[in-house]
Amino acid sequence: MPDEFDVIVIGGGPAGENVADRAGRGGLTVAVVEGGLAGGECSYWACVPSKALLRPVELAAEVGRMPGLRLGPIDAGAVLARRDEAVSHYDDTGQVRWIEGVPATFVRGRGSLDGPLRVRVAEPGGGSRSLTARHAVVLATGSHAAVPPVPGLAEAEPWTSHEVTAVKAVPGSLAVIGGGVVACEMAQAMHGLGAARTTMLVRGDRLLPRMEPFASELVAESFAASGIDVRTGTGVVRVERSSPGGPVTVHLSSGALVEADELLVATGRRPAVDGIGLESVGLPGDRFVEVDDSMRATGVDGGWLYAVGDVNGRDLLTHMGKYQARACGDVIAARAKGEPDDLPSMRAGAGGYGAPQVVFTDPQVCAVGRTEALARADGFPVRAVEYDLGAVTGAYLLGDGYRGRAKAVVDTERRVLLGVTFAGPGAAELLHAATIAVTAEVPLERLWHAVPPFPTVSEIWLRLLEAYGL
Ligand SMILES: Cc1cc2nc3c(=O)[nH]c(=O)nc-3n(C[C@H](O)[C@H](O)[C@H](O)COP(=O)(O)OP(=O)(O)OC[C@H]3O[C@@H](n4cnc5c(N)ncnc54)[C@H](O)[C@@H]3O)c2cc1C
Ligand SMILES: NC(=O)c1ccc[n+]([C@@H]2O[C@H](COP(=O)([O-])OP(=O)(O)OC[C@H]3O[C@@H](n4cnc5c(N)ncnc54)[C@H](O)[C@@H]3O)[C@@H](O)[C@H]2O)c1
Repeated sequence: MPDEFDVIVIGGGPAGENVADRAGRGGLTVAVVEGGLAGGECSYWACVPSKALLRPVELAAEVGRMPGLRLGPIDAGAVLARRDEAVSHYDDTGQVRWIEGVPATFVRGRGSLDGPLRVRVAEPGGGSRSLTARHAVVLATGSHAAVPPVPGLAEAEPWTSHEVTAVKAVPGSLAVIGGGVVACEMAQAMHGLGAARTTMLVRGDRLLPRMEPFASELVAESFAASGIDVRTGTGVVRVERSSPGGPVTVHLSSGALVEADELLVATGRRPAVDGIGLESVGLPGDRFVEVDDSMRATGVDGGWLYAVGDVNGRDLLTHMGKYQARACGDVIAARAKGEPDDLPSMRAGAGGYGAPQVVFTDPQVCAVGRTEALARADGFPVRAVEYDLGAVTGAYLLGDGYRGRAKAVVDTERRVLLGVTFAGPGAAELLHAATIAVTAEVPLERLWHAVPPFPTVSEIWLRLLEAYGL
């Protein structure tokens, strides 16, 4: 195996894989250094297993809304077995084959920067080797769960996203610290699969604080109706697990106690930068790696270092990391060949609009662009309109008691959408139309001619435009 490549990518998650793909298409030789499993967190401990665990819970809720259908209890064992299949039984052979098919060279081991354009790889067997990049090194090392410094918390061995997505036996009771995306998705999955007593300890005043308030309310309503105990305005002051494998006691700011078989911490992420040698190239070693829109790290002499995906802290989402990676791979290839490096596809600026995101709870919450509050804070001239999603015929036909809502945030001067949010069962597939409308800045008068078929939930588009006055 050669020791010199045009490009070396550290981290073979979705972002790293896509850099390799695009740089390889650009005619460059690429090495991908991966210390864990090729495919990254997303494939084994994040997106894929979490959705495999949520889907049966969502489906059961849908069946419950349809008169004439009745579902027995969910067989959690069968769901976990399917999750294991979805994560390829934690075997990355297929992903390694994909990387090698790019073609790129797969190097198993932990990579660290060792000065400009040099990467040291600590191999699993204990050996190490040095690789040199002719043109670029790309950091794609992802992120880890952040565990806050609450007394006793680390010692109580809480679950993070890693353990909950890889759960072997669903606990009878679960306490969850956090009210963000991981907390909501995994609380609902575990509760639906058998964690009868699931308690969410939310520091803020609502779930999903980055979403429109109505979406938080709908999710909270659904959680309450299913029996999940959501406690907002609740701080955690101390945690203890007196015997290994025994229950965890969580001491709350109110003085109350919550006891549970397991405790999940879902309070955000920190960049995976420990030991990757950022200091050797003059960068701080304790924070997200700052990049420009071509994903080039700022403040590195010679401009040979790039960072894509979670590690740059821009938008911690797989699709956004892959989007950044496509731009990054293309721009590296162009710069290596002395070709124009400023084509629009070589700048990953879409996050600036507000990245599209789906929260896969029941109801689903999906949003793109700015919330009304953010649009106002950013100084846009704003008018927002809302509509009851359940009042659309297509939604009514999906089941009894369909509860949902949609909101469009409009720039009143340019008459384009700044943001759109849908909350409702199965709303996820509505989002891409909104992403196109927001990203392409389609004027409302043009959107009027995008006629939604009857009877689909997409008729919400017509209702929102009518609510605006068209
Ligand atoms: C529970 C959960 C559910 C999620 N669900 C979704 C979802 O539904 N949709 C969505 O878009 N996003 C979701 N996300 C976010 C998504 O998982 C991340 O945005 C995505 O995985 C980031 O991709 P990445 O390639 O940057 O990093 P990762 O997927 O973390 O991959 C990084 C890779 O780098 C490797 N690595 C790290 N350091 C080194 C080193 N020094 N040397 C060699 N290799 C190294 C790691 O082993 C890993 O394989 C979810 C996250 C969580 C926690
Ligand atoms: N479906 C999806 O797209 C999906 C699913 C899961 C995760 N993700 C991504 O992964 C990332 C991480 O998700 P997450 O839920 O861990 O983070 P998050 O930022 O969405 O939520 C973190 C929550 O923890 C709370 N919190 C922070 N510090 C705390 C503390 N010390 N004590 C108590 N509460 C505290 C915050 O107020 C917030 O409610 C997100 O950026 C998310 O976009 C995406």
